[in-house]
Amino acid sequence: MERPDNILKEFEAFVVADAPPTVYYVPDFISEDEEAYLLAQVYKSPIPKWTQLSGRRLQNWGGLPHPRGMLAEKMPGWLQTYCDRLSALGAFSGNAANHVLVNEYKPGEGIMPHVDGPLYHPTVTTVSLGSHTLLDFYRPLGGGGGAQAGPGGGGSDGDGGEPQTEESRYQFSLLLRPRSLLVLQDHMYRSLLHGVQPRRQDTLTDRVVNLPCAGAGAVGDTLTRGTRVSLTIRHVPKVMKTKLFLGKK
Ligand SMILES: O=C(O)CCC(=O)C(=O)O
Ligand SMILES: [Fe+2]
Repeated sequence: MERPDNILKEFEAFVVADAPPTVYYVPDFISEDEEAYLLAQVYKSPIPKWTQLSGRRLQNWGGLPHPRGMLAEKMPGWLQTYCDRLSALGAFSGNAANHVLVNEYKPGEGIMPHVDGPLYHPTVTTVSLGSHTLLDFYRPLGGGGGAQAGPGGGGSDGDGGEPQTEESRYQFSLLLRPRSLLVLQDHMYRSLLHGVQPRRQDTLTDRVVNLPCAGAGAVGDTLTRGTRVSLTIRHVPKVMKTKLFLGKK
């Protein structure tokens, strides 16, 4: 597979060479102070801001993405800082991040394999807080166009020939340490599914392709999960400019 020509210059040194195009993994993207500040802000949010799903809870910031356009809501300052920082690095091809999903996983929780789908510019940037996790990648069913699912829901695959198990579709994993930044683009965004197994511990294998750049951990090590909070920062291209049509026609 060819390397795309849209490699982020500032992140060139952080490309994970053993994954398909394109994964950037930046250890210690934020400091411990920033991590503590961000966690405090997440837990300061009003309770109704949380949506409980099976296996995780989430906060949606910036508006709800919708095929007809997202009704944009003001981003709070503590998230806007990181939207600006990632946009300035060129993560969204010159576009500005305008949407953040905050996910919280307790030990033993996870997210089913899914693709993030067409409502977003095809780049997701993830800052991990509080604990490590393993993000696992899977071939789509039938090797075809991919599953239809968004990050707000579970993964459900289309019809696809002979039965294929999750295990047989598993490709590799990335170790996401607290304070790291992950950027997924191109084939990694569009074609492969990603998910987090609902486990309390992770044993590192040679299928964890960013181990050399994760800065810690060796094959055979077992890591115990704590509560992990992820900030998934994205650009939603289609935004509704006005509320003119909220009334009856
Ligand atoms: O928590 C993560 O790193 C993954 C979250 C995710 O896949 C999503 O929000 O779409
Ligand atoms: Fe996702």
